[in-house]
Amino acid sequence: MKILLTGRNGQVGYELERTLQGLGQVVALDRAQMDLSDLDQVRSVIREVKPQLIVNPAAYTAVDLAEGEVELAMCINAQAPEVMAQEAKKLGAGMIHYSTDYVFDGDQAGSYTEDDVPDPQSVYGRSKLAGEQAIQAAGIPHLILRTSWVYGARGKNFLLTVRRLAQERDELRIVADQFGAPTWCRTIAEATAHALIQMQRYSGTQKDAELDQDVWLSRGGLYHLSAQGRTSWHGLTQAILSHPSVPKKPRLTAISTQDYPLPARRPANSSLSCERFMQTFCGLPGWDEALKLCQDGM
Ligand SMILES: NC(=O)C1=CN([C@@H]2O[C@H](COP(=O)(O)OP(=O)(O)OC[C@H]3O[C@@H](n4cnc5c(N)ncnc54)[C@H](OP(=O)(O)O)[C@@H]3O)[C@@H](O)[C@H]2O)C=CC1
Ligand SMILES: Cc1cn([C@H]2C[C@H](O)[C@@H](COP(=O)(O)OP(=O)(O)O[C@H]3O[C@@H](C)C(=O)[C@@H](O)[C@H]3O)O2)c(=O)[nH]c1=O
Repeated sequence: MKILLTGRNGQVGYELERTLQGLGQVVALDRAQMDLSDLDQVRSVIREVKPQLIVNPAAYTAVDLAEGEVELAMCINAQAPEVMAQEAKKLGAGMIHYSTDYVFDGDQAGSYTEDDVPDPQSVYGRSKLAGEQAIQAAGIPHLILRTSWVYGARGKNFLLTVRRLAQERDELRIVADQFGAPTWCRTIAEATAHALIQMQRYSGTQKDAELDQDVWLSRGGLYHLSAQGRTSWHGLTQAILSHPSVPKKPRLTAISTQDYPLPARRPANSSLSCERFMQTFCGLPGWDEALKLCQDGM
């Protein structure tokens, strides 16, 4: 199967380029090769590559900047996935796309299921929801995987920010009233590969080279995919600092969201119920267990 992968230098894209090897012929592209803010280029690259599956982790992920760059965020997160889905439809191809816990308002007490109604509170969240809806509307075989609080050993993320700030400051002041599940980018890539393998197993045809439209249309759809359990950004910081690889441990102070004003509103609780994913595809690790594994390698 020929797989077109976007965002190869992003956290999830970097891991996917490695985990998808062996599952198909991976054509991994960066921003210079396919710029998602240039819809004509997106169209022409897909027509040239002719993939059977498009895997799209590329996104505009700067949550606060998006508040002032609405058009660009909408183009990259909604219009580009829409073009990908339209082109996939013409090719008879499928799509794996990633979305976010920030599609929810965060006011619910328990974890959110795929059946809960999204109500994004930020431009980023609205743009990601619009991307989901465009793919669903195209009627192509797809998996939309909503994840949360992604971190890893490279790129820009909360783990690396905290590890840097810990060396620069004597005190870290971190919000303790926003809850979610920190998810290692490697977990997302490995779970995606498992899902793809399972899709091929569900197919009776044994033809790994092809995408079984019937299987994808019946088993595909929207799934929540995050690490298990939940914590606050403060709890996550505590766990990061307690790892032996962090040489200097600053004082850690719990603050509230209003003590840390930012342009974009974040959900107070965006933990995702992943039962549907785990029942259909594979298990998912606890957030603290995965964080330890990630930091063991740092
Ligand atoms: N990060 C997080 O905390 C979360 C992320 N998600 C979702 O998961 C997916 C993967 O996120 P993650 O890997 O963390 O994101 P990153 O921010 O690490 O990577 C985003 C990737 O998108 C690429 N990109 C950005 N703009 C463009 C553009 N105009 N054209 C082409 N490529 C572009 C970046 O390219 P370049 O390297 O050149 O900048 C980068 O490779 C996204 O859909 C995101 O919305 C969901 C929940 C949480
Ligand atoms: C650096 C810092 C952040 N914070 C708070 C601000 C914010 O509420 C929270 C998280 O900060 P960040 O801005 O790093 O994270 P944020 O950009 O909100 O992360 C989000 O990114 C997008 C892409 C997603 O899809 C989400 O799932 C989520 O991971 O931590 C502090 O309280 N103190 C600090 O010193």
